[in-house]
Amino acid sequence: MNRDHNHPDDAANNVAHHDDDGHAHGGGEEMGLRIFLFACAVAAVAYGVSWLRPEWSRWAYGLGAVLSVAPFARTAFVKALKGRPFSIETLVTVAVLGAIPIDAGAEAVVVVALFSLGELLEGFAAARARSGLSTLAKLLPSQAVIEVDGERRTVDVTTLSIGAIMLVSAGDRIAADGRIINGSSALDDAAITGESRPVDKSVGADVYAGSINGDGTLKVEVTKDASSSVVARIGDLVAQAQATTAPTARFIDNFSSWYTPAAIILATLIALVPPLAFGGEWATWTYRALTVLLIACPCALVLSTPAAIATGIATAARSGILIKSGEALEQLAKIGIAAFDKTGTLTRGHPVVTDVAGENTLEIAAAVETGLTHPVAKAIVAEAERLKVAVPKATDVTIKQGEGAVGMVGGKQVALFSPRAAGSLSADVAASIDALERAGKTVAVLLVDGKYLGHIAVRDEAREDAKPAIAALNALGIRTLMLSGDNQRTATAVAEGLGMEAEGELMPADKLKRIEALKTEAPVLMVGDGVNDAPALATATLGLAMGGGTDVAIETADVGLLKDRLWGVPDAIRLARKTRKTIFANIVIAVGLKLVFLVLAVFGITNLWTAIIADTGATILVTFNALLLFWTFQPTAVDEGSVASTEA
Ligand SMILES: Nc1ncnc2c1ncn2[C@@H]1O[C@H](COP(=O)(O)OP(=O)(O)OP(=O)(O)O)[C@@H](O)[C@H]1O
Ligand SMILES: [Zn+2]
Repeated sequence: MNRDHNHPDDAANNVAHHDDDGHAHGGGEEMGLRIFLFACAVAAVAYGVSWLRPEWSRWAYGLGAVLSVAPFARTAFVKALKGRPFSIETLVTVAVLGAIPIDAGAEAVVVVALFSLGELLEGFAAARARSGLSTLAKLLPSQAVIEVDGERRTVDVTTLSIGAIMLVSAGDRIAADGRIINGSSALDDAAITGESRPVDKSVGADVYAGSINGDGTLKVEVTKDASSSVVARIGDLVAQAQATTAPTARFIDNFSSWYTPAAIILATLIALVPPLAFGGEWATWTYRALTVLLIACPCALVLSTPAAIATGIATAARSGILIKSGEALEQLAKIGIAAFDKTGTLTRGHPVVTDVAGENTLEIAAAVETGLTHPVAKAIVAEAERLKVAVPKATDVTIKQGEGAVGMVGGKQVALFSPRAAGSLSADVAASIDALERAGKTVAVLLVDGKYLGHIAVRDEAREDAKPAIAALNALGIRTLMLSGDNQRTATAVAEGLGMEAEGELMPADKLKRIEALKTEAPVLMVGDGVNDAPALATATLGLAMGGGTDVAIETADVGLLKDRLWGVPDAIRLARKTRKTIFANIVIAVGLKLVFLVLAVFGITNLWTAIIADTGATILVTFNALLLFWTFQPTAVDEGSVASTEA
């Protein structure tokens, strides 16, 4: 396995070992098992000796406690040297050694055995987390078959260079991003785009590392080296995101930095005050103080948020949603308004000409639009090509942002403008344009030397899943709004069909102003295709870029969809809210258990054993609760062609 692809694994390791103030078991599971067995053996011997020779029991238990706690005392010492004096190991060591003089050695021996069992279980939970989160890292084969001078050769993927020819047999995983140069097959890209159905691909199509080849045999020319393939980059981004701290986690880290010292002071007071001031029993109050000390470990709390955030980010990635930071995930849960760009986001972005009015309108319009990238321009040029009309040459073409384009054709000034920018038109023309716009079409007016010559209407179909995805967002209580540069009537017509509000006639700068204004009402999610709307995505509380894994979309926005599907928007918010609930539940578990046992300890109702069980139990519960997210979250399943939603 290429080292570059191991980041998701590292991130999972972070989840498991994040607990700086908690139980970090550096030695791994095997070490944990050995320490546990050692503690059990020591306890058994101590109990055996005491049973055979009751007069030796004090010594047996005392010695046993010292022996079995030794590995943890060592860890405590190492951590203290690293500037972390209040680790759980410190607390356990102090509690166990403190138990010996007050004749609680028998219990102390059991406490160490239970503690090491807890560590072992925690290690197991963490290992489950790792195997759940590292799926991305497992996607890439370590070897590839290439063709050199007509000969097949099996090579390590790290040695694959751009331009190499890979041979991919049926059922193989593709080793590097590339382009098909021979053969065709159905490819399962589920791992990269979350797309559940195999996609038919043939010569010229791009294939991605990690995809599974169907029945066909392919020859693929490598276009990216293994470490910069889409899947490797996704892995890197996910790992980076998991390594970020979310606001809640920062808060808890601050909290625990004074919580543990405070608990130690409390324990000291419990040990000293009642005996000194009220004539309490030294042994009783020391015992209670030691119990409080064990309960003082904040490990479960420290782990509560990062475990949920990291799992949430990994779960999102599995569903084709890239969430760039813990902060973005937390904010996503609070979104109140979702604003969408129209062209290319809610619509497919490939409008087609539906109506043409006036003599030679198409030819002259196509002359000005040739070479322009605006979707309207492309539609007009495509229509001229389709009808094979003779398109004259245009010179001096300039684009008027948000209005249209002008140029010189045959010595005349030709302008193709939106109706709003075109100035006053005759009542007849205005009425027919009005009707086209109400039907959701975008109209371009052709002016020659400033006079109306004709107009062209284009229509951009809404994406298949736009309507149900918007409905799902509305059902989540989110206000949905279209922000468009297009005519208000056109925007309204399209938006009404989708069940959302529309604001049209917005120049790019107006869009930013609108987003700023909306932000004063509620956190705003801006959804765009990542192409011309980077400023809008950056201005909103959160920017979400659609796109089939385009570089721009993946690298810039706070959230990027790998699948070019609007369903990703409600799915991302649903997942973020679920993650927030998990965080909340984790904090309640961690704090609640500690509080209950703290009170019980002060009143002497609980003992050292239950205190240690409560501590490790809380840590394990919190880890598994976070993992539940990964096991239970289902992205909305959508059938190709017909749109069937499972849940909102
Ligand atoms: N090259 C062009 N040819 C014809 N009309 C154009 C051209 N460029 C812009 N327009 C007109 O100006 C309007 C606004 O353009 P702008 O690029 O700001 O918005 P848009 O990207 O089309 O729409 P949206 O904001 O909904 O994605 C378009 O709806 C269209 O009517
Ligand atoms: Zn703990």
